[in-house]
Amino acid sequence: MLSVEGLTKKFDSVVAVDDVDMELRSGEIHGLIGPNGAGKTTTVNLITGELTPTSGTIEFDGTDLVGRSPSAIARQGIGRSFQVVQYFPEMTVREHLRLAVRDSTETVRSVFNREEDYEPQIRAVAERVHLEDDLDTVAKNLAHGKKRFLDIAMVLGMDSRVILFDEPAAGLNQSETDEVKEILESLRGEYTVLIVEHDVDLVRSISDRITVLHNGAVLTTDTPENVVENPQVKEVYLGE
Ligand SMILES: Nc1ncnc2c1ncn2[C@@H]1O[C@H](COP(=O)(O)OP(=O)(O)OP(=O)(O)O)[C@@H](O)[C@H]1O
Repeated sequence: MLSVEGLTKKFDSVVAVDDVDMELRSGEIHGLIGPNGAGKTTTVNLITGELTPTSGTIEFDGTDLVGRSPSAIARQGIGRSFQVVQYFPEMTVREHLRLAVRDSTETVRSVFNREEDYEPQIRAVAERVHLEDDLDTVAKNLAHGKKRFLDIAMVLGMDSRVILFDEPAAGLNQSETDEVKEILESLRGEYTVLIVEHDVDLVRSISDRITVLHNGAVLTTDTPENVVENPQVKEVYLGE
């Protein structure tokens, strides 16, 4: 459903992403791992249109995404979360979710709809990320883990079909990480998910397949079991 071929991004002499082929199959959870500087975030930024590839193609349901703006790509149904959670400190969880839910509908009518019309959607998304009791809490007062859940909720609210998560467990404690894992697992089949994550145990436990990047290039794409047994992967990544 989403495939990149020959994807390359150069920053002057640095080849951040080097001839990457990767396919996200419909409904799968796909892990993207690799040592620091391997090109993971650059790959995500190329898919979402924040960066333009030096060469290569990015095809989503038969359409080439290269050259489209980030907002056009988001409208096509590709959502993302960021490494550093983005939120409005003084806005409540409900207000955040209202923005997310509203963005996806984009009709003139939706602008004039009453606020209450969004409540069922807001509540459904909040329940999904365990924030149903925090709808009236302003974002700055949420615990760090819950800020991360809010970030995930914003992407879900936007009704994307593909979601790219950039380090969804960054800075979380073990119980928060377990909650993120549960939330991500609940997306399997319903969304196509790419997860960039340093927590290899988390990626292993929830991914259907994993792509390992090293120096911008694909080392392997395989099942979690095979990836962790791959000697090259052990050498460049797991054994570091
Ligand atoms: N805007 C930029 N200008 C110059 N070089 C860049 C830029 N962005 C990334 N790079 C370089 O490209 C390479 C890949 O970076 P990238 O952030 O994609 O790696 P990563 O796998 O996401 O790393 P990390 O795990 O540390 O987040 C690195 O060598 C990085 O220094």
